[in-house]
Amino acid sequence: MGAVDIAVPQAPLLSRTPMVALLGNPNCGKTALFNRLTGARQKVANYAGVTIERKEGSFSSPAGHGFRVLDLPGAYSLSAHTPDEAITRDVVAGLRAGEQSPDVVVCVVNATNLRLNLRLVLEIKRLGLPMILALNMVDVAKKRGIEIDADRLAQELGMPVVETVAVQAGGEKSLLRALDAMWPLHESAPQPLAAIDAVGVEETQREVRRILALVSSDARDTGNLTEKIDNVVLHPVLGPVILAVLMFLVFQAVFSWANVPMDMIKAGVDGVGTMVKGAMADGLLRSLLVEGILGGAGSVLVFLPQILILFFFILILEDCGYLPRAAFLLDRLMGGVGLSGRAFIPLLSSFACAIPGVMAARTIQNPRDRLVTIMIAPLMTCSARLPVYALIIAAFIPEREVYGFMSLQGLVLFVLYFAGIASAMAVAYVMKRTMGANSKQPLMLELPAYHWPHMQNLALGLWERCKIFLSRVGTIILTLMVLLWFLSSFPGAPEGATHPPIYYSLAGILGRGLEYVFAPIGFNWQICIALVPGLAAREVAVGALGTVYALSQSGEELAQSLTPIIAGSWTLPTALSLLAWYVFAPQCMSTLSVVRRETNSIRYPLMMAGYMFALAYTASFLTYRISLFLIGG
Ligand SMILES: Nc1nc2c(ncn2[C@@H]2O[C@H](COP(=O)(O)OP(=O)(O)OP(=O)(O)O)[C@@H](O)[C@H]2O)c(=O)[nH]1
Ligand SMILES: [Mg+2]
Repeated sequence: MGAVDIAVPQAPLLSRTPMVALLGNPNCGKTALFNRLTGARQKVANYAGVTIERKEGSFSSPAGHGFRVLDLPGAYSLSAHTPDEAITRDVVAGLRAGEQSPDVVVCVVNATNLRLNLRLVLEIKRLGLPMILALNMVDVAKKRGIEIDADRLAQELGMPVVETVAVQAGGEKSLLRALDAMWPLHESAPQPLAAIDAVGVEETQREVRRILALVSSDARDTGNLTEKIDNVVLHPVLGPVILAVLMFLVFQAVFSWANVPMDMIKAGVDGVGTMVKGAMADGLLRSLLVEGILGGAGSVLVFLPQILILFFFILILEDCGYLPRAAFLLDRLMGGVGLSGRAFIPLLSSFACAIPGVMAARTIQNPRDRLVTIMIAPLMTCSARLPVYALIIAAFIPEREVYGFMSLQGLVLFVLYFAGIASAMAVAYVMKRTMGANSKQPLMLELPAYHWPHMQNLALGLWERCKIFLSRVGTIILTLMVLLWFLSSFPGAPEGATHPPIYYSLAGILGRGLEYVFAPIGFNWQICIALVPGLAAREVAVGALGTVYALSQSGEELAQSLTPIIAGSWTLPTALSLLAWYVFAPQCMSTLSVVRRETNSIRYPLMMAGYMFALAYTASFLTYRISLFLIGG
């Protein structure tokens, strides 16, 4: 650690728990450090703009002092250009209403890229808050032969400098010691932010060069491997081909790897169902357990392996550093519809769920670009659609190979994802046109060095996904299933009924009413029932179909899994029409409410719901009618 004498200010001692803010350029390891300090599990990935909100945690130092700590979005400078950078600026400069400015700023820098990172350090230093510089990623720097004289750097900057490795156990120790060395802390307030003019920038730049010349040796090897990989991956012809092949392989894997674990879960759920049926007398409670809970929530649970496989690939791509490259490759394509390559990462996040996608649009500088990106994010195929797609595909698309190596089911899934992307691009094009054209801005994105995915990140990421999925199944899906079971079971069938009791139930009446609206696109009343709870969350539709069909089965038939039932009772045009519906329909309340929050207006979520319903109905109508015409009912 580089020690320096810091003049102790004559301010009163701090009486509250001190707040430490982690600040630095994007992708320098702030969140990794935050997680290491606090034991939290915030998302860490190898591209700029992962963190988009302030996150708070706490820890105590070896000397027993308690600290609060803030993880902030990365920023290149304090003159914010994007909404996420603005959060960072406002927090450190004490501009947020009702929030104290931090008592200590830990400026995290990427030791392999001091030239870029030091600018921000100098800028923050002008705020005059107590500061520590954390030279992070020294492990990578050492491997590359970059040597930094930490003592000298501390002298030049007038602040303690510590070396950290945020991804290694114990890699935060030196920072903790430095914090203890600062104890006791005093009250401090930041200097007002001064607007920096061109002269200021020039001066800062000169200062950076001067310091660099004093403290760092030239690197022997500056990420040679990264360059070599990029020559292939960013190649104008090879690049896009590699991207397409990668995407394609992912969807193939989702189907071909998932079979065995899915069968196991299915067998487990069926086994429990048979057991309950055997152990209990026929009655309401048994029906609730078997048809409501196992038939409903159980049929969603089966899709866990597919979701995990999809995320396995997404997490690897995120962590190794490939994502910003893909953004570059697609920049031209996206430019064609008036979007910038910046929109790529928010849109890609939407494959997990539109909500983080909509929020990640904060990293987009141009307000119109940001709005268009938000509006099309829900057209990206979120993971909640996967169970719906997978169910219908498994029921209607035969499990065979095309050209000897592609699974037909995987291919159909790929087409569905592609349909989402293509329509998003078309919508973006139209919106850009109607909002008035504006000039396209060049894409400026930092390309991080590649590294192997950290197994721990990967495992944690998958575990988080697993938890999210299971808790959805256990909470919202389960609740809706019980509600739906209730609505589908009462009032019972009248005297001399010719249909199963559900036909006469409240849900049945609702479904039959909706059928008037949806019959033109091929939906029967059972599907119509499932669409309603499916509005809350898409996967619920699968569970709802599970419950509805379980209740539609007569007598003592053994609980059959959903796939063969729908294969037997729907026509292919109906199945295709439902797939088309799910590509477009805005079946997710939470997304709409996040859009409302992010755009600060009710207008945009309404517009979104409107255009998506219109698209969904039209697409399903065309799909249904055309396939009826071509293949018959
Ligand atoms: N080898 C090595 N990798 C690191 C270290 N610290 C972080 N990383 C990796 O660097 C990448 C970025 O880490 P994050 O913690 O997400 O960076 P961040 O500063 O929070 O990024 P933003 O939220 O985008 O501003 C991840 O892939 C981490 O695994 C380190 O000390 N050594
Ligand atoms: Mg972060």
